[in-house]
Order: sequence, then C-alpha cells, then structure tokens
Amino acid sequence: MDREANLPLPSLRPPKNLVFPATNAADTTSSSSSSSSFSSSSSPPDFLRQVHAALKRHRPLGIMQTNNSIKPRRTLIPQREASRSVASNVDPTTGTKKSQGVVPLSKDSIPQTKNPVTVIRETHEDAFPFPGTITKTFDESSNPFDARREQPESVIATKEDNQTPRTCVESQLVEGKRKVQFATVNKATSQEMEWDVNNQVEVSNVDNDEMKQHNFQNMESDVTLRSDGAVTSLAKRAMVVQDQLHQLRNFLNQPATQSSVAGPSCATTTSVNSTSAPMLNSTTYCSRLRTESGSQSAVEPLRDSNANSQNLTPGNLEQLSHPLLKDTSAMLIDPRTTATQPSTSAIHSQFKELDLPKEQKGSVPEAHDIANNPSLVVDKPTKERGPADDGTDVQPQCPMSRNSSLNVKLEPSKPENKEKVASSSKGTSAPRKRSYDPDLFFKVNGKLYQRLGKIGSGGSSEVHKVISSDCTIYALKKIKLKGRDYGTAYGFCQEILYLNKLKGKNNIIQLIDYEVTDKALLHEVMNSSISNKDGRVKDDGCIYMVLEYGEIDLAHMLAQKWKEMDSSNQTIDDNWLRFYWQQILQAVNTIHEERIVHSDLKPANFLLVKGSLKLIDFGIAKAIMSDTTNIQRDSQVGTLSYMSPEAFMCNESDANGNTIKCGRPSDIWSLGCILYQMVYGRTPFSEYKTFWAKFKVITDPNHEITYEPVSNPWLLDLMKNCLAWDRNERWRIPQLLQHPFLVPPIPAQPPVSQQQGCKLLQLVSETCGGDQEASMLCRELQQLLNPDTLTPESLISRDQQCKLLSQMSMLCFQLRECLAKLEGG
Ligand SMILES: Nc1ncnc2c1ncn2[C@@H]1O[C@H](COP(=O)(O)OP(=O)(O)OP(=O)(O)O)[C@@H](O)[C@H]1O
Repeated sequence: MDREANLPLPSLRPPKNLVFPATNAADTTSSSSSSSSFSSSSSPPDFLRQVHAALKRHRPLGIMQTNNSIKPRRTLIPQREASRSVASNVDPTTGTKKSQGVVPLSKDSIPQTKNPVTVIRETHEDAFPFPGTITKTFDESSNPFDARREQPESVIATKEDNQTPRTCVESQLVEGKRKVQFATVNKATSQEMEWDVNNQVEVSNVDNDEMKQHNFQNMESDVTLRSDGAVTSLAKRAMVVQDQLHQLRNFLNQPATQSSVAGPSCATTTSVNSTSAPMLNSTTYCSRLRTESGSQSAVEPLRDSNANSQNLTPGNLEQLSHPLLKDTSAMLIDPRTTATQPSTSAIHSQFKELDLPKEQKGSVPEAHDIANNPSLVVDKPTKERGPADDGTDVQPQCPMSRNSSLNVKLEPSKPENKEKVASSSKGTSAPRKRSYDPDLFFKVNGKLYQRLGKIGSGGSSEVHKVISSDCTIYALKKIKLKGRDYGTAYGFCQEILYLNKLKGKNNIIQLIDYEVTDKALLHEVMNSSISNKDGRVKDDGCIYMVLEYGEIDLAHMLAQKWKEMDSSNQTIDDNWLRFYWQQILQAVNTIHEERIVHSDLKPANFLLVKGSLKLIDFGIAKAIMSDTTNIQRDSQVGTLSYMSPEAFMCNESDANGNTIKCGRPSDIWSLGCILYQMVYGRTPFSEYKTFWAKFKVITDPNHEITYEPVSNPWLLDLMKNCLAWDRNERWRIPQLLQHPFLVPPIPAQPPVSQQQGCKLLQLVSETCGGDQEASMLCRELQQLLNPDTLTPESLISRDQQCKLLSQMSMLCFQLRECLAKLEGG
C-alpha cells in the first residue's frame, strides 16, 4: 500500500465521453461476501480515494442499475511457479490469494450493471473446461441466422499458460456473474488486476447500443485493484503497462473500417498480435441487419461496428491507462518482452492489410497449407498466437448472439510458437508468417473472405457464407480432395470449368474466384487431359470456389409455399408456377445450349439471387460430346427422387443392345419431377421409400405415374411431356418454353362484322340506363350472334337460318320498342 501511495498521483480526469451508470445504493448490499471483502480491506490511499471520488462524480443517472456489490476476485493462473513473488500471497491450502495487498475500491464508487449483453468476454462455467481457458459462448437461441443455415462457429480463446507474459482484459460470465479482469501474468511474477462485476444477468429494456456504450464504461468503473506481490519496481512496470495501454488506445482509435465486418447479428473481433507486443483482441457486437444479405447487409454491420468501436475510445480507455491502475496492478512485464515491443500504431489491423497478395506479405501460408498442416495454425483464438514479430491479425468473428459483447484482450505472444511456425515452414529458412486465422477466414488467391457461417454441406462439399474485404457477401464452396481418387477430384474440378464457361449467363450462379491447391490437377482439367486417371490425390488439397450468394433455394421456397397453402386451403397459383417454371427452363436451356448436362437437377440446386432463380452445383455435370446428343457418364450419381430411368441404367445395354446414355432428356425428366413437386408438393415416386423400390418402379416402362386432377389441363399435359418414360418422347426445352401452359393459345378473333354487331349491342346495353328489359334483350341478341353458338351445323338448313333470323328480328324489334319507350319516358 505504501508503495502505491508513493506512486505519482494519477490524473483523475475521466475521459470526456465516459459515463457511468448510476449505482442503486439500496442494491449494493446484496453481496455479503463482497461487502466483507471490502470492509476487510484497509483504507485506500489518497489517490484511490480521489479515483473513487472521480468515479462518483462522473456517474450519471444511467438506465442500467445494479443490485450487486463488487467483490475482489482473483483468477488463478494455472501452474504458477512457486518461486514467484506472489507466492507468499497465495494460500497454499486453498490456492486462493490472501486479501492483503488488495486495494478495493469502495463499494459506492463502483457502479454496477444489469446489462448482460455487453460483456468483454463471456463464458459460462460449463463452457470453461479447464483453468486458464476462456471459452466464448453465445446464446444460440438468439442467433438470428437463417433457419436453414448452420450456426456460425463460436470463437474460442485460450489463455496461454503461465510461461508467457501476458496482459489481458477480459470478462467472463460465471454463474451469472460477470467478471471483467485485467490480468498480467509473468513467468517470474504473477500480478493481477481485476474487475469483478457481480452481475445479476437481467435483460433490461435498454437499447442495445446504449448497453454497448455502457459496457466498457462499467468495466472501467467497476474496478477492484489489487497488488499481490512484492513488487520492486512498480513505477517502471507502470510505464510498461502505460505503454501497452497506450497501444491499446491507439488500436482502438483506429477507424472502424479497420475492423472486419460480419453479417447479420454479427460480432466483430479485432485482434492484433505481435511477438513481444501485447496481443490485443477487441470484439464488438453488431446488431442484426435490416436486410438479410447482399452488399447492403454487409454495410450495415460496418456501421454498427463503427459505433461499437467508438465505445472503445482512448477516452474510454483512459481508466485503463490510469497510473493508479498501472501502479496497483503492478503488472510485471518481462523487460525482454517490452524491449522489443513494436509500436502498436504500426499494427493496423485492417482487413485490407490482411488481404495483401502473398508476395507482398512474405511467406504466408495459404488456407490449405494450414488445413493440411495444423502446426501452421498459430493464430487460432484457442491457441497462442503466432510469430508475432510484426504480424498483425484482424479477427472479425461470426455472428454470435444478439448480446453485445466487447472483448479486449491484451497479451503478448509466445516465442514457442514462433519456433513452431518456423519448423513447420516446410524447409524455408525464414519463419512463415500467417496473418489470418483459418477459423475465421478463407483465403482464395490471396484474398481473404471472412466466414459468416456454414450455409450447408453437400455430398462432397461444404458451403460457407462469407464476406469479402469490400463488404460483399459470397458463398464459398470448399471441396476437400483428400483421399479421393483422381477421377473424382478431376470431376469436381470440372465444375470450375463449366462455371467459367457459363460466366456472364445471368441464370447460372456466377463464379467469382477459385483456387485449386493441386495445381497439376487444375492444369489437367483446364486442358481437358487426364494423365493419372486411376491414381489418387496425393495431397489433401482442396478446391475453393467463391460464388455469388443465393438467399434461398427452391426447395425451401416450395416448402414455405406449401406450408402457407396448407394453412389457407388454397391450391397452387398458376401464375406462381409459370413464373418460376419459366426461369427453371431458361436456366437449364442455357446450359443445354452450352452442351452441358447438369445431371443433378433438383429444387435445392436452384437458388434465388436478387429475385431470380439461378442454377448451381455442376459437380456432376458433363459436357456433351461434339457429335452426339447423349453423353456417356463414368459414374452414376444424382439424387434418387429426380433421377431418370436411363440414369439408373446408365452405361447398361438396352433391349436392342445399345448402350444406355444420359443426355439432355435425362435433365428433362428431372425437370418433370421438379414440376410435379411444385404442383403436388411431392415427387412422383415419393411413396417408394427405398432405393430398390424406386429403382424398380422408375426403370419399369409400364409403370404409370399418377396425376391428381388439376384445374389447368395444360399443366397435366406439361408434366406428362417431361415425364415420358421413353427419353425420345420427352419434349426439349425450346418446346417446353412454348408449351400452352406457359404460352396459352390466344382465342381466335371474331370477324369484324360480328365484332361491330356485338359492339352495337354493347353500346345499347350501356346507354339504356340499366333498364332491365333492354339489357336482357341485348344479352339475348348477343348470344344469338355468338360465334361459338353459330356453328355450321346449327346453320346448315335454310329453315334453321330463317328461324334464327326471325328470332333476331323479333328481338331487335322488341329492343327498338324498349328504347323508344325509354326515350319517351
Ligand atoms: N452460391 C450459393 N449461395 C448460397 N448457398 C449455396 C450456394 N451454393 C451452394 N449453396 C448451398 O450449399 C448447399 C450445397 O451446395 P452444392 O449443392 O453446390 O454442394 P454439393 O456438394 O454439390 O451438394 P449435393 O451433394 O447436394 O449436390 C446447397 O444446397 C445450397 O443450399
């Protein structure tokens, strides 16, 4: 305490924008333990009192109140060395630190918060599997991600072991308490400075942003300061800490654009890593976007991110750099570490910086390098950061929860990792530096794409929603080639070929960029050569495809449509059917014109992109050979419910001894199944559940597909034309596009004389002022003149003609009389 008292009096001026939530004095009695802890403390030194006074002075009547008191907490860093100076302060039996030397702020001076969402780093105890690990957990129920999408990965951060000097600011949610701690651990010493907020998690109606604003302020104000060890050169260390905090301020003062941005309900984490400099990791939560996807959505979180970042202004952080904290925390920073600290102002954690081409960044391992060689993964939040001599790392995180979270972590990195990376750099003398976290980013051709969550996974791939540095949302398809035979890998690679061929076609999903880690394989695919057909892919390489992002697929649209119809007892709307059926046909027509057979047409492979359906997944597509309309497929794949009879029997011989081939008609059959599903809500063979049952019935030429009656007879005709068992009888797309369902026949125009006759009667009817008799006579006359009733048969005899004429003249006479009466009246 004396030491602390001898330290220079801190500047107590709080930052301008620092506001503290009001403390509810009545509530502060709730925690007896903390109360006792406070009362047992010796009275704070003068400067602490002044700090308290300053904090009180700047405590406005905030919305967030607290009903808890603050108690000093100590986080034990595992495997601390007994020789440390703090050892004397640790109770050997309980492992807890003694309270001596703890300098708590007075209860009154510590505002509390009910805000559960603006924690720096949250963790529940059960998600905190071992000491020294900080696990970030998120409220999944509040994750606003699209229901069809898989939840984004949460980010796990692990404290490094006690061997590493570190400084961190973090908060944990433990048993409903929120703890914000600022800890510095050193091999030689262990000194901790903690904020312990006994936070009753209670969701208030406070606006999220407001919560966010209060968050860091609460953290700053809810401070318990402790000095646990015999610290000899506090002032020196204080300077070191001040330096670190200065860096933290610098970092946080960066423009918001330096933080990467996540999509809906996203959190943004920014971390800066350097070898000897503290690692700084800031996570800010971005509120849910107003739009689901697209570039707009990409911009929204940026704004939020910006706003959040602004909470972490140097002003807000003034408290962190406060000499009081520096002194009392007595953070011992290894002089070797501090000596080599680079200026944090140089650590500009920008997405763009990470996006530099490989050449500019030195030997940066690719995503696939890291995938292949886990030892290269030095930048995982769960692990110690990598070779941080001058490395920077921005870690925008996936959407996590609606809860605002703010994570500031200041820690130096481990020299061991540097060695690890160096040794894993595949023989290169210089240590390989990786400036991005493969858990958070994909790198395709040197460009980084931040993961926003897994969209789905197909039979061979996984597809992720990603955002690029220019804030555009894409889908990133990753196909792992490990263990695949060369032919299959070659086939997967061909998807790139087809997508390249279909570039600029607006009803085909657009390939933005791609990378195949096995360059030889790609080269062969591009040159349509295959040298190693029977071999296997040697390296566990990957194919990365950056694609236009689709909001929803037709399968989900249909499910939604049928759900709506079930509740309203409606039948499917012909216009809705026409609208999408036409787009489906046009998309398939596009590939057929390019001599490509898709082979796996199904509703899930039509994506809605900005209101239009686009075709995806050319994984098993085949090019049609030059002089034939059919193709020979090497392997039989597809989706059973949509597979044509010939697809089941592909490469076999038919009754005439000809090899059965799959070509465009096979796609037409699949289209017929899709249309059937659009009309009836199920596929034509859905009642046959097993593969063999399906196989048997689909390959049986005598099997009759059942068609329930529909209001539009053209629809039945259309389905039948697609689902003809004999592939030669199936209509082609140009015909289908002209089918009467899409292009209804225009009724024949009546002769001009009849039109005029009708027009006269129409006029008379309109001008007779609603007279019932006149209207009726007009109607009867019109019926007599109706071309449908005036068939040649009805007028064949002179008698019939005379009868009709006298009928007409009688009606005309009556009508004239009627009009005269109306005129006279
Ligand atoms: N560009 C995209 N935008 C949005 N989602 C996509 C995109 N591409 C694919 N997906 C989603 O990922 C899923 C799997 O993608 P895709 O069909 O291309 O992979 P696959 O491995 O070939 O799948 P399958 O085995 O079903 O054929 C799709 O059903 C779709 O929901």
